[in-house]
Amino acid sequence: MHVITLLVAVLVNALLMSLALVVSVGIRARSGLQAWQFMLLGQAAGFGLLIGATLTLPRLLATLGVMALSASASAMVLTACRFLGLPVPRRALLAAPLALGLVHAFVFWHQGLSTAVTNLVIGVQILWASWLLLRGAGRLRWRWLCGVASAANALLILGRAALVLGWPETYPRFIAPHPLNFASLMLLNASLVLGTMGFLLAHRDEAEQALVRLASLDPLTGLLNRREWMQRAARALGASGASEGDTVLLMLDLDHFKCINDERGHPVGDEVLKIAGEVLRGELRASDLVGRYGGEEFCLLLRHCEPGAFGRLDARLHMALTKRCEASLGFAVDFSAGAVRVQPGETLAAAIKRADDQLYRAKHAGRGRTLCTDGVL
Ligand SMILES: Nc1nc2c(ncn2[C@@H]2O[C@H](COP(=O)(O)OP(=O)(O)OP(=O)(O)O)[C@@H](O)[C@H]2O)c(=O)[nH]1
Repeated sequence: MHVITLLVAVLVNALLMSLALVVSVGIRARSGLQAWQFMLLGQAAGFGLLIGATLTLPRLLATLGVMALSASASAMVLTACRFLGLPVPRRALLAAPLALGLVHAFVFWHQGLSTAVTNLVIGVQILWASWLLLRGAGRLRWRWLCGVASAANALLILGRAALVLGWPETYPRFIAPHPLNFASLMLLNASLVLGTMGFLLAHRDEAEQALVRLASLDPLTGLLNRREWMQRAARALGASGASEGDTVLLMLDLDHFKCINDERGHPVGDEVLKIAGEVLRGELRASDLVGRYGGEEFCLLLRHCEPGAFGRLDARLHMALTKRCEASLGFAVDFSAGAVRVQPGETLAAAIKRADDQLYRAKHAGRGRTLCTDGVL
């Protein structure tokens, strides 16, 4: 078989997959899949230029070709960073193809050296992407799929560099019918297909997580929405919390919130709600459940909450909300709350009803306070 035929097959494959990505998922700017699409187009452009270099302007086209392949390897690292939420090392990603282009143009007429440098740089770039993907991959199928495919690809490319450097007489040219060239191009083709499948899986996982977030979180405060909080709280009480008698349920309502909206505007009211969400998230433990019950009312299920601890937490919440609102908005906001210790065997609805009664009393007692049933403090 002719190596050029394989090169054309890889090129066409990369172009078709790139087109299929646009048609099937559309490409959002700055998404991981968009970076992967750049990587596919880079492969196609790189191989197209390398084929062109066998026909005319060898130095120029081959140099542009290896730059495109290196840029494509940078796009592979970028894809990994985007899907994994890692910071993007922009400078290194840009520097690699530019530096490779310069060196390649300089040593072009030295066949062995130009092949070695090209394969070393691109091999290391792809190895970098696979390391990012495989590091801590855990049970994520897509990371294994993409990571193993690119690692195998990188090792073959680095193998070619080692061969050229160590045993130059055994390796003729990139387009010569050498077993390593066939193996590496076939593996590259497989890794492009597997990578595309893997990143499509990642994209689907991302979309699924976004849906779960949308269905369970309150968009304004980022806290659990009422439905999700009720489900999790009921599950927590059913599991153990209530039977141990150390779970406190707190219903909390911001004071005079209607006045804030009326006098300062709805956006300021929204800001107050966001600050309240941040305060609650910041002051509570990870094991506590915090939700936005509705409007300006919040619900908290505090696990393993000893009597002394609740008093201190409540004081911290009042203080933190007041201070944060004063610092950010220039006026203080306080809340009224009702707290009950959930009784063994008590349902969530019954506990909420009792806490709401306490909250009602707190509002009527002058607001800005937390009233509790016996045993909470
Ligand atoms: N800005 C904003 N306001 C909201 C939101 N949800 C509910 N509200 C407003 O919250 C206000 C609640 O008013 P009330 O129930 O009278 O409560 P309040 O003014 O805090 O009075 P007290 O609770 O008795 O102190 C209403 O004006 C709602 O329109 C929201 O998401 N953003």
